[in-house]
Amino acid sequence: MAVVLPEAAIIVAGGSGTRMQSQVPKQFIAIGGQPILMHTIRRFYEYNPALQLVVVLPQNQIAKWQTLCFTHVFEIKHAVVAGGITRFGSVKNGLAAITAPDGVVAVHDGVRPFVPVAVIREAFAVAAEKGNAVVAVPLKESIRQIFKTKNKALDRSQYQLVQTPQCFRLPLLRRAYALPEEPTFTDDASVVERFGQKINLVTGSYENIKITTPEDLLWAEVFLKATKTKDS
Ligand SMILES: Nc1ccn([C@@H]2O[C@H](COP(=O)(O)OP(=O)(O)OP(=O)(O)O)[C@@H](O)[C@H]2O)c(=O)n1
Ligand SMILES: C[C@](O)(CO)[C@H](O)COP(=O)(O)O
Repeated sequence: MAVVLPEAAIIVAGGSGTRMQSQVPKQFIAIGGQPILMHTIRRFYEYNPALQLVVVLPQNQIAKWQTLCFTHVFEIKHAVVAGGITRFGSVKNGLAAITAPDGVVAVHDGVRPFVPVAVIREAFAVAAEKGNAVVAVPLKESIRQIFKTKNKALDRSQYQLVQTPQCFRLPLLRRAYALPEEPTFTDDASVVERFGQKINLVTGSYENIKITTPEDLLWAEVFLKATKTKDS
């Protein structure tokens, strides 16, 4: 009989959202009437209501988040921990809040609210089997390498765009995050790869955008409306 591993998710929302240039912290901006972060958390709850959820926020936003949860009657159970200066620091703090000795943990950007549940499911399943699973999509546009004064076309079939969730067996992620931080650590896959593990890619989704700049919000509103119409 297959052993069912405990599952957890660290939703990182501890960034400063500088590219969004908004007064309201990016993760709290409402789309479809609710903060982005609530949409994101709901996707993971839909995947597995028993999942241990850890949300990472800047220390000075935690009280505001608690108020938002009260106002929006947001009742999905989750722990909240304070973030670090970098994403690496935030993930590390989130990881420290997970007490299970083993299991599978997903790390997901709080500002990717449209991750399909099927993608979450596939990432957890592959990580349970192989130790890690990182969601990525093929490039839809041409790419060029930039040099000081020149640039040249690259073969885009050799590249993929990396998304989250990025899922790992807990002991592996804990050992990888004990490494000293490096500037090249832009995500969890880069940390685990530095630790010496081969990364397994699973197919992501073009819907799974990271809300980063103001026009992403327009897309998000349209996407939510379109999916609501489809469902009703
Ligand atoms: N110190 C940090 C930096 C980033 N993140 C999180 O990592 C995810 C991806 O980062 P990004 O979208 O780039 O967010 P910001 O760092 O907030 O944005 P920017 O780079 O524009 O300032 C986000 O959910 C962000 O909140 C985090 O938890 N802690
Ligand atoms: C983790 C990530 O979303 C994968 O694409 C990405 O690396 C975050 O990068 P950012 O520079 O913090 O936006």
